[in-house]
Amino acid sequence: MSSNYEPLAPYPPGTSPLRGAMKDTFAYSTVKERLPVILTKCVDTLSRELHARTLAAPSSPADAEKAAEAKHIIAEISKLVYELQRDRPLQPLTDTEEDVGVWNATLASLAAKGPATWYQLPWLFIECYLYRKIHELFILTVHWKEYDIFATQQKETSFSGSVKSMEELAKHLRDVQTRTLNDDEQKTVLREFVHFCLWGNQTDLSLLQDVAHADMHKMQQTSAAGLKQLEEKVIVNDTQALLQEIEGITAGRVDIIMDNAGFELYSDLILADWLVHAGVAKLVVFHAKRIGWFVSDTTSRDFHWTLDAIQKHAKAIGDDNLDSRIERWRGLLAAGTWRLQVDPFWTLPYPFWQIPTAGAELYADICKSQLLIFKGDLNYRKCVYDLDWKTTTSVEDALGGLCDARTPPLVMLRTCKSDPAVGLRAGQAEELDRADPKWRVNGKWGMIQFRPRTQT
Ligand SMILES: O=P(O)(O)OC[C@@]1(O)O[C@H](CO)[C@@H](O)[C@@H]1O
Repeated sequence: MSSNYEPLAPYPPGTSPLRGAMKDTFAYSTVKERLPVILTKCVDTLSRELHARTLAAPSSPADAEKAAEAKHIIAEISKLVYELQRDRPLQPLTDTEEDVGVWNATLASLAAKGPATWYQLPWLFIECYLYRKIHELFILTVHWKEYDIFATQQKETSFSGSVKSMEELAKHLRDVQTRTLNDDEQKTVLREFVHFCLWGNQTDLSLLQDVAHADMHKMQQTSAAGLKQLEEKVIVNDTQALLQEIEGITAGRVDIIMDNAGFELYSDLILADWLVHAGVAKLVVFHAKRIGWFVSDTTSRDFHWTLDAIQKHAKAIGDDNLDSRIERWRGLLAAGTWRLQVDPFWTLPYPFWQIPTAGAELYADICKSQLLIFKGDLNYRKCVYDLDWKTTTSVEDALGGLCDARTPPLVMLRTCKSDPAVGLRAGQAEELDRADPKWRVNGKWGMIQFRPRTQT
């Protein structure tokens, strides 16, 4: 990581970052309602750990220390809730991880421009900071360093809600891989897997705090008929252009900048499997998060945990197809056809406009790719810098520094779960407002937004 701390990229004239203080935005309801709920759930999780088995009545000095550390973290998270709700200033980080300098320099440069509080600072910054701060509370301990507060209570328990969908998609993949398909059929199948991958982004645990895991299957798309019904919900649909781009790739490299673990990760793996099977990719690079991020984002631990959990489930119910699918995926990883990569840049405060500069090493690497697939809403926000864009802004303008001539073709697959939306035609946002006033944020609408390589 560069030790030159860049300030955040300047905002283009006429735009400003979304902030919690903007009352009619999703940013406001997130800061006011959703973030305190997420933090409170962390406190619950840790309290449960504390009252379980050995920690309730510690019988060794190590357990006593572990219990004391958990109490300290609980107190610190409760303090965060208090400060957030009272719109207090954010405090610099105090741990010694390599990225601390970037966080503190960014916070200092924002503080130099105005009040550095939870509602006044850019929403993107404070929300990312929150997850980095939670990480800090754990790594500053002796006994909880490796603990992922979101893993057991949320990512892992929600897994059971998705297994039925996973079985169905695995059957579908087997069916299309064992048939001889003509060109049109190949195209249809690719199209389906891209759309499954898009709608896989609906099951995001930071938004579904109240959804019973048993209800998750109902939300997950696993059939072509289901996809057809959703076609009209794809408000920017560059599928044709994307498929054309993919058709031009043979034995190339595709990068997936992943979002959520669980069913979304599974839908990414299904697409990646098809790309390898169809001869498009001889290398698929999966980019995971370094730390627990936005509740359900995929870490490398989640990635491996998911493969293990699916295989365990497949064996338990005697689903040989699903079992052998996981074996195939392990084989692809072992052979280096699939690569799991973790770069610290993805969990820094920078928007993706700054990958070419602040993430120069990462950028040099992803420029070897023939296609970048950015999954999910947060990646979308980072791609377009979470600014209050007019919806008719061109994708090129909104991608800013990512429209560098060296940047590979890229696609953003996202169900809409936050305010920013660009690349809409004139009048489209107004039509959507009439059809569904919550279209920007309720996850019922999707975007497949493609940008080819910049022509020089
Ligand atoms: O990236 P994802 O998982 O699709 O969505 C992340 C999300 O739930 O969290 C943020 C608000 O907390 C929003 O960007 C979005 O709604």
